[in-house]
Amino acid sequence: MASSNSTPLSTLLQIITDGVKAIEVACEKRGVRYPTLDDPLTAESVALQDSLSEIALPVVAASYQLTATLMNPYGYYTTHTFAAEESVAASVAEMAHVAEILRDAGPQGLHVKDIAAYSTVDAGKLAHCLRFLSSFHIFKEISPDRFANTRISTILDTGKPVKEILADPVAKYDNTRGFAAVTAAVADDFLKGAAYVREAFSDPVTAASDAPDDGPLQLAIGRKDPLFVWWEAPENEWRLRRFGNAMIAMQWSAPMEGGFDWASLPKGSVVVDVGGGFGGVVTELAKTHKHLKYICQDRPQVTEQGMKMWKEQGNEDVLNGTVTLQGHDFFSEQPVKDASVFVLKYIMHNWGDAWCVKILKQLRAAATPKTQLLIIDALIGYNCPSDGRWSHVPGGEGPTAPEGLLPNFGIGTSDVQYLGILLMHATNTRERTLDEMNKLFELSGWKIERVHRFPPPGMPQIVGVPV
Ligand SMILES: C[S@@+](CC[C@H](N)C(=O)[O-])C[C@H]1O[C@@H](n2cnc3c(N)ncnc32)[C@H](O)[C@@H]1O
Repeated sequence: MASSNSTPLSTLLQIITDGVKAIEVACEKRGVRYPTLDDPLTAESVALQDSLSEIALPVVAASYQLTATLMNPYGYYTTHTFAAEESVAASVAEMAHVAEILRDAGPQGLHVKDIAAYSTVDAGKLAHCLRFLSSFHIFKEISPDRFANTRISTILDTGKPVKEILADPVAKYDNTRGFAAVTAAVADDFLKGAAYVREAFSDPVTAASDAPDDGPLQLAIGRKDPLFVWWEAPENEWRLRRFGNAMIAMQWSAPMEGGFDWASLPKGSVVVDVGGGFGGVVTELAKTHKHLKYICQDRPQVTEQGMKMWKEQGNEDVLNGTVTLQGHDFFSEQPVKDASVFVLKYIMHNWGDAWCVKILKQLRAAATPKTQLLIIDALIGYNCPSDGRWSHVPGGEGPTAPEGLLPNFGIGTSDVQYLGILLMHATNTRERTLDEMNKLFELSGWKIERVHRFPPPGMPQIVGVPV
């Protein structure tokens, strides 16, 4: 509680103190310790953080606001203006397999010369990248030029022996948590487009376009192919494979349980994941909800790669037909006419409005009166107090931060905001507000019925029904 003579700084501090106390009390009650930046990244410790994330959120927002207030404004601004360098440094660490090398080295770490010996990356350049990342708690410098992993840097670890990676670098991301794949794809594929944003946004022909072949990325790669077509060029097979693996990693950001009620669907109901990639979502759902049938649709090249992967892994649900992977272009007629649910996860945000409406109209034409549409995508909240415009829809209004903080919790929800900007130079699109998403529903014969929200970084589920 803030006292009557509180200042803006002390108000922020109070939010931090109250939140940290509440977290410590919760941990004490459960007989656990909140993880430090040196603790290993275990499923249990991440689950603990997730379970306390609602309490942590205002603390995160207040800490960052305190930083913004206390830091020299030029220094603060420069840090953000140069933020792409964090991607660059992480990408260098990833291409040098640093997280895997340091896993084997243990807590005493390794000298950068010994780390660099495994790749072509120069030791001097690598040292500066790792030192820079260590300023953000991604790796730590334990003595001059000697580095070790932190809890955060182990996210980059594919879990594979370094020898195995060196023997087949293209397979590095297969069957992994995929964060190394995300890091590589961001710096390698997406930042290429970033360099051409100014050209694309100033040319009168492309400035207002959201066409998939008209964006900054096309200027960067020197061809008119949309991102997904570019990835399918024979020379880019490894990029497509890397992105497929990266999408598996992104499952962490989209909880499938605790929102949409899968258990209540009648036995034998058909769930179709449209643009489902390798089938990460449906294979996960199939483990818990055995009474449903699952179809994952994607471009044939993608489903073929996915099928191969699941068969190699001996995935039971794929082998016994509970899960089917089906080549299908979502701009053409939807072949499944009895779907209970059409899921579109991370699809709408890749396409401009006219393309989204085409996709949704195909699903509407194939829908039964009981079919539900489940869109999983970020919803960008306005960063001002809500005027209650979505209060008539369950879950329509997102949570608002306590007074004195940024209404959208600032950095606490920044991952989706970064993604929204990344899309501008990757796919020539952006994330949407609920108003913008609603426009797509209205133009394609669907109506938003409810929104399931999760604490960050969980993506919301927007549920629609046919009009
Ligand atoms: C951002 S990924 C999302 C994948 C998956 N839904 C997930 O969340 O893991 C977008 C997917 O859309 C697929 N896609 C792109 N164009 C498509 C098309 N015309 N028809 C079907 N799928 C397409 C891509 O191949 C890719 O797998």
